[in-house]
Amino acid sequence: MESISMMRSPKNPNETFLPNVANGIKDASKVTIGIIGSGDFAKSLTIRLIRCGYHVVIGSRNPKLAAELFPHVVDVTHHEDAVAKTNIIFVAIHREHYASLWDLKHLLAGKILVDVSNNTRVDQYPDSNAEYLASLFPDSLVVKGFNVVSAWALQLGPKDASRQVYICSNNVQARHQVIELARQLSFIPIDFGALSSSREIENLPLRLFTLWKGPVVIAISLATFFFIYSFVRDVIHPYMRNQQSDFYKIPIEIVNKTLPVVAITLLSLVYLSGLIAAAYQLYYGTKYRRFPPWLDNWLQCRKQLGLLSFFFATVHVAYSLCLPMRRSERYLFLNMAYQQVHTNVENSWNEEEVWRIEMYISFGIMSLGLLSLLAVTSIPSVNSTLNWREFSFIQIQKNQVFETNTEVLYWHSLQQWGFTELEKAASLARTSGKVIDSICKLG
Ligand SMILES: NC(=O)C1=CN([C@@H]2O[C@H](COP(=O)(O)OP(=O)(O)OC[C@H]3O[C@@H](n4cnc5c(N)ncnc54)[C@H](OP(=O)(O)O)[C@@H]3O)[C@@H](O)[C@H]2O)C=CC1
Ligand SMILES: [Cu+2]
Repeated sequence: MESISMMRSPKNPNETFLPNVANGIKDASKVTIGIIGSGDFAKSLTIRLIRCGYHVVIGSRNPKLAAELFPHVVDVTHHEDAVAKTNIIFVAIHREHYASLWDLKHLLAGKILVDVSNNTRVDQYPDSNAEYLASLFPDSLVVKGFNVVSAWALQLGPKDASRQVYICSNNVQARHQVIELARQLSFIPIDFGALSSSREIENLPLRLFTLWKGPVVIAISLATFFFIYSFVRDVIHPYMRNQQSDFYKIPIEIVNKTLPVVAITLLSLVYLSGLIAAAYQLYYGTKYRRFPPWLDNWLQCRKQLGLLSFFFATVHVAYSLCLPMRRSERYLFLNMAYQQVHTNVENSWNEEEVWRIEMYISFGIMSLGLLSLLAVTSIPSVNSTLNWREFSFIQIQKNQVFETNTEVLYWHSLQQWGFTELEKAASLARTSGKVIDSICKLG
């Protein structure tokens, strides 16, 4: 096995370690990568490296035991031996054990140490793990990276998991070497600059749908509120007043009344944030003033609000399509027919009602179509196929589409509720929104 250990140890930290073909790892089969630790991450990374043609040497406290866990082509040895054989070393142990490598300090001098560690909490320590490693080994070139990929994703290969890895280091050469290595392993490396970014990189895997939290909470709160409201209005109230039992309405009718209102409210929230931002800029007479944090956060999660609105609208369509399937609907229909015969009405056609319902349904379908258009253009792969001009065109048109969409969906959902008061209030709100909007356009 020809390994990099045959190469002299670099004295100058700016020297390139890998068989350098113009700043890159071109012939992986000649390169040995070291890994300290024999845990899950080390195992998965080894498999990925071997598949890409690298030689791997593992440094373990107990090489005999660890060797059983690795393919036979892998060199599993003591820490000192492993470190001596390579110039790029992945430190695949937890932060608490970094200090145990202290004795290797002289061997690690001038070598690239890749810190892959994660924490269990955001900003768990005053310094990032990578900065801590760099403070322990000031003569080594510490690079942060690969912490956002799980051991599981490493093993699966590039097809099924996220491919982006964030890399930073104070040493430009070392950073570029690791970036090139990431590329060779079929990842998409993203250069995060100096090691001070490592804190941000370490916090990335701990973020759980940050932008989704607010919109989801809003959606759930709205859904709960409107569900309870229509439950009281359409089930409890008739029951208390006329002892009429309409509890059968709970699973479909009440839910289906809640869905479009939540959809329209979420969509209005998307639009409203832009209006408030414009009003804010008008008020201060400048666009260079920072928005307050709450507005900034609101603007940032517009896409999530829009997508949730799309979700509620789609589910509403599915529910609506199922309405005529219900047994209750059939009974009501038959009863109505009987009543009609009873009262001797030959034709109960109501022109106005017919038109109203036709229009409402048409509006509903149209608004869903518009919403899907917005949802599709928000997909990154679709967005990235657009050039700058197309992108800005869509951005401008999007506002118009949002406006039309909100309007259309609004009328459609009103049909579900029949609120006259709400209608008045909302039309007032929309008028004032339009006034602000036209002032903005003038500005
Ligand atoms: N697992 C994952 O999905 C991911 C893990 N990471 C990071 O990779 C690193 C390793 O994680 P993982 O492989 O899951 O952890 P494991 O607990 O599976 O393995 C850690 C390894 O550290 C070594 N070790 C344990 N105790 C000590 C000690 N006292 N002194 C020195 N070495 C010790 C052991 O190797 P040996 O016995 O051979 O010395 C052990 O195999 C962590 O920093 C983690 O945050 C990052 C992204 C994803
Ligand atoms: Cu509807």
